[in-house]
Formats: sequence, C-alpha cells, structure tokens
Amino acid sequence: MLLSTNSKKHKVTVIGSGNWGTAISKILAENCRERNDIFHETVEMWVFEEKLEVPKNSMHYKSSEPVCQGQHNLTDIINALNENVKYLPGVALPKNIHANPSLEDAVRDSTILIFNVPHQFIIRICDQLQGKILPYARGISCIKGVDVEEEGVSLFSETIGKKLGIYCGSLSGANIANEVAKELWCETTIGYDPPHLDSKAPTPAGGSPSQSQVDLVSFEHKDSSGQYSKVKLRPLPTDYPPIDHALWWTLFHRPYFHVRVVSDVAGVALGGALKNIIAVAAGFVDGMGWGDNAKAAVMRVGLLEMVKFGTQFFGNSIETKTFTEESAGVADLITSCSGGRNFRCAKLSVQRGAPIEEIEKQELNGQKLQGTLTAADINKFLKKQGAEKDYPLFTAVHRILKGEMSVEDIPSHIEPKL
Ligand SMILES: NC(=O)C1=CN([C@@H]2O[C@H](COP(=O)(O)OP(=O)(O)OC[C@H]3O[C@@H](n4cnc5c(N)ncnc54)[C@H](O)[C@@H]3O)[C@@H](O)[C@H]2O)C=CC1
Ligand SMILES: O=C(CO)COP(=O)(O)O
Repeated sequence: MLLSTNSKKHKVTVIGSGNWGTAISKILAENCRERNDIFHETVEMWVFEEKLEVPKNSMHYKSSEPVCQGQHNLTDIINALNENVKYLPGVALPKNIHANPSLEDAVRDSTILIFNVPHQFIIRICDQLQGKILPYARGISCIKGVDVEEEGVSLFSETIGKKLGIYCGSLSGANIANEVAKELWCETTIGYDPPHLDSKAPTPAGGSPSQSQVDLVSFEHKDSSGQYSKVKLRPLPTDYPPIDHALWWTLFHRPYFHVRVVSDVAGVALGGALKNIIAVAAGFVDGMGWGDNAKAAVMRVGLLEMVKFGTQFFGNSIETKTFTEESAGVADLITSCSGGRNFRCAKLSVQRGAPIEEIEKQELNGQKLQGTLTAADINKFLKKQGAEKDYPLFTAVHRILKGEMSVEDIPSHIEPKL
C-alpha cells in the first residue's frame, strides 16, 4: 500500500461531467475520501453548464427539494442531489464531488487533472486553461479520439501535454460508463511514462533538480513517434507524494474497477480511439441483420487495422501487445461492439434508414459519439499519407458515413485483393 510521508496532499480535478466524466469522478471521489492522507477529499468536477428540469429517469424526480421544481443549473442540481440527472441518472454520487461551472476555479491549485470530455471540445478547453493551472500539475486523458492537424496525427494525451506544458498519460479500457457507475466489475488500463530526469541537465544550487528546483527543468522524453527529445517541465515539489504508477493505481483502483498501469501511453490512447470506428462498423453489419459471425469478421479486420496503424504511424513508441493483452485494446473493442453507443447508434441508423447524427440526437440525450468523428479524422490523415486502401475497414466506415458507399459493400471492400 502506498504510504504518504509527504506534507502536502494532491488536489484532483476532473475536467468533464458527461456519462464517463461523471462515472470517473465517482471513482476518484470514493478513493480520495478513503485515502485522505494523500488526496484532498473534495474532487472538483468541471461541468459545461446548462439549465434543465430534473427528468423522469432521475432518482429525485418529483422530490420536494427546491432544485426539483422548475429549471435549474445542472451544477446546482448535482450539488444538491448528488446525482448527475442528465448524463448519469439513477446513480448516487459521493457527496465529496463538487460540480463547478467555472473551469478556472475548478483547476485552481490542482496537482492532478483528469481530462474527460468528448474529444471535439478538448482543444478549446486547453486554450482556456493555458496559464490557469499549476505548472507542475500532471494529467491523465480519458478521451477516446485522435487529434489530426497539418503535421499529422497526435493523441490527446500528447496534445494536452503540449498545450498546457505538463506531462499527461492516458486511461482507456472496456469501460461502458453506465456499467462502471453501477459498480459492475471491469478492468482498465492506465498508460503513464513519466519523463526521466535528464542527467546532463545543469543541477541547480542546493541539490538535484527533483529535490529543490522550482524552475523549468529539462527532461528526456520519448514522444509517440519514438523520438527522444528534451522537454521542459516543472518538477513536482517534493512535499507532494510522487506522481507515479503506484499513485495512479491508488487514485483509480476500486474493488469493481481493476487497474493495470503500463508505460505504453500511446498504445492505450490509440486503442481507445480506433476501436470506436470498428464499433460503428459492427453496428452497421448488425443493423443489416447479418448476425454475430459478420460482427466478428469486422472486429477481426478492425483489430488488424488498429495494430497496423499503430505500427506504421507510431513506430517504436507503441507496444502493439497493448492492443491484444490489455483492457485498452481487444477487451474495449469487444465491449464497444456489444453495447457501446457507437455500435447502438450505427445499428439503429441502418435499421431506421436515418443518418447516424439524427440517431445520436434522438437517442443519446446530449451524449456524444466519437467513432463518426474519429473515422473522418483518421480518413483525412490516411488520405494525406496515400494509405486509404491499406485500411479498408476504416475507409469503408468513413465512406458509408459520407454516403459514398453502402453497408452491403463492406464484405467485398475488406476482402484482400488477389
Ligand atoms: N460513456 C462511456 O461509456 C465512455 C466514454 N469514454 C470516452 O470519454 C470521453 C468523454 O465521454 P463522456 O463523458 O461519456 O461524454 P458524453 O458523451 O456524455 O458527452 C456529454 C458531455 O459533453 C459536454 N459538452 C457538450 N457540449 C459541450 C461544449 N460545447 N463544450 C464542452 N463540453 C460540452 C456535456 O456537458 C457533457 O458533459 C469520450 O472521449 C468518450 O469516448 C470512455 C469510456 C467509456
Ligand atoms: O469506450 C467505451 C467503452 O469502453 C464506450 O464506447 P461508446 O462511446 O461507443 O459508448
């Protein structure tokens, strides 16, 4: 067990309060309460504010609480009822979650930042956070998606790290939020590869950089292209418990949420992003009524494309065994193709003959699909690389979503050409 001999405690903020953002906040709040020798008990949860009435599927529908009458801010409702009535209705949240509508206030003095929003919103959030966070904070991204720009494809753990000047790992796994929130057992994977102190960096007066330096210190860091580079990071002051694999395990592990911490940050993040495209494909073929064999076929081809993409574009910084051995890979693929939102909405879109965006709006009550956007992001990148034909399943999903191909074409499209 991790024992704390340090004088300062970590303050934890979750940036995001959707379906997964709230379920993760619940886990963290339970652990912060139990391990209040290491963590501040209160977990701040940043909420993108909106006004609503307590809905019928809430545990508090028609209760006599003042916030249950008429329209109120979601933050006020969460703080009064300890339930996220919109994104995780029916689940009692620990009282030590504080829903906060101010991003700046939510991250103030936090040493640990957990990023958990739909990926389309994270860049703007990072822009708003610049200069507002502790410079020696460390992060974990629970976001499933990729960041495609002119220069290429990056993972959000990297993008967040670069934009905020902090180190950020990743968390991903077979973790359908509603099941995790009901405390049904599952596994997850955390990727964290903390920078090593650069032994050649000038040592400041008064000791080693890790002990006394409060200014920028140069670290050697391996990025997702496998390149070692010198990056400047603020070391965590030594009066805090070190942020390492053991600390992440202590913060996230629950009897119902089993954590494995690995060093393959890129593999964890990439697996979570790419499986969402495959889940859309699985939904398409299931919507056609083609049965489990067809679904298994797209899962097989999809897993191979995941491994190929990781190897081709993330080089030696990725361990492809993460895709086959960790929850963040094949297990996430299986659960997402069974009961995930991408799967369910893609299936309904075929069954109802309606665009998936329409189904998303009708069925998800404000929750967001990631697979459709990721299919477009990955396609943009593959096109630029001239590699669309090497990834027939990823390409097919994008083309079907764009109306350029039909689901009936999937079998012939993914068959290797002789
Ligand atoms: N829900 C799940 O079962 C799981 C989700 N994930 C991943 O976690 C990430 C977050 O997903 P969820 O928490 O499920 O989100 P969600 O799908 O429930 O999305 C709704 C959230 O987006 C926020 N939002 C809407 N418009 C916004 C805006 N303009 N700016 C900022 N926020 C806005 C809403 O306030 C709400 O918090 C995604 O990348 C997802 O793939 C990972 C594992 C499981
Ligand atoms: O990532 C998930 C499960 O691990 C959830 O996937 P969906 O977003 O498709 O529901």
